[in-house]
Amino acid sequence: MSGTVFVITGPSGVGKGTLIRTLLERMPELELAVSATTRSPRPGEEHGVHYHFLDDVEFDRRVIEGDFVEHAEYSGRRYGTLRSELEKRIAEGHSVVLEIEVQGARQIAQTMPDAVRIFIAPPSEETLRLRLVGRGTDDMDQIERRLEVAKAELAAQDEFAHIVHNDRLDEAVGELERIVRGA
Ligand SMILES: Nc1nc2c(ncn2[C@@H]2O[C@H](COP(=O)(O)OP(=O)(O)O)[C@@H](O)[C@H]2O)c(=O)[nH]1
Ligand SMILES: Nc1ncnc2c1ncn2[C@@H]1O[C@H](COP(=O)(O)OP(=O)(O)O)[C@@H](O)[C@H]1O
Repeated sequence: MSGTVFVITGPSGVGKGTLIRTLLERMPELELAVSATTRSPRPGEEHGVHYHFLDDVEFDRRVIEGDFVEHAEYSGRRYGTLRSELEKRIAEGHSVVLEIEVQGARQIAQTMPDAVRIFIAPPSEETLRLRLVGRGTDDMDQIERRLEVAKAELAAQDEFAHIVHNDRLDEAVGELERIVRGA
């Protein structure tokens, strides 16, 4: 499994971050690539740990220099995976997890056809809303925008070889771990 890229996608609030945190605790050989974004840090988020927080000018410069393996706009902000984040981890013998939205996952399917692509699905759209509200990190306007994007993302789930339903957290983590260990 060494050197495998795992793409984990699915709508905002479905539980990607929560599932990945538990997966990484169970499988220390896996590492999460730290993405770049132009959105502002939330309270408690640190530069270089949760994201590389870049302004638009810097993000553009790095796009032009070919520093991203994929990048996309999401809810008015830009997000991307830096090539350096992947290369250094793979050179160290790790497998790498990318937590990205659907447009980025499609780009990876084109450029890295061996990447294992996994879609995390919610029990319902209403559950997504409740999870986003319950998480308390986004205002109502941001939550509505994310739910709007989620409709298109949910419609794309059949593009993915693996779909994990995140209803009961322990079951979903178990399913995700089975897929990753089996890759
Ligand atoms: N394409 C792409 N999407 C990303 C990247 N990093 C994060 N995202 C996605 O961008 C969306 C918004 O992320 P964020 O603002 O952190 O909100 P959250 O995922 O709801 O906590 C989510 O769907 C993330 O999975 C990246 O490097 N590339
Ligand atoms: N299976 C689950 N059951 C109930 N709540 C969940 C479950 N998975 C995640 N959550 C909660 O839903 C919210 C969104 O999860 P998060 O991991 O931040 O989603 P994402 O990274 O996909 O945006 C968090 O408050 C998290 O604790």
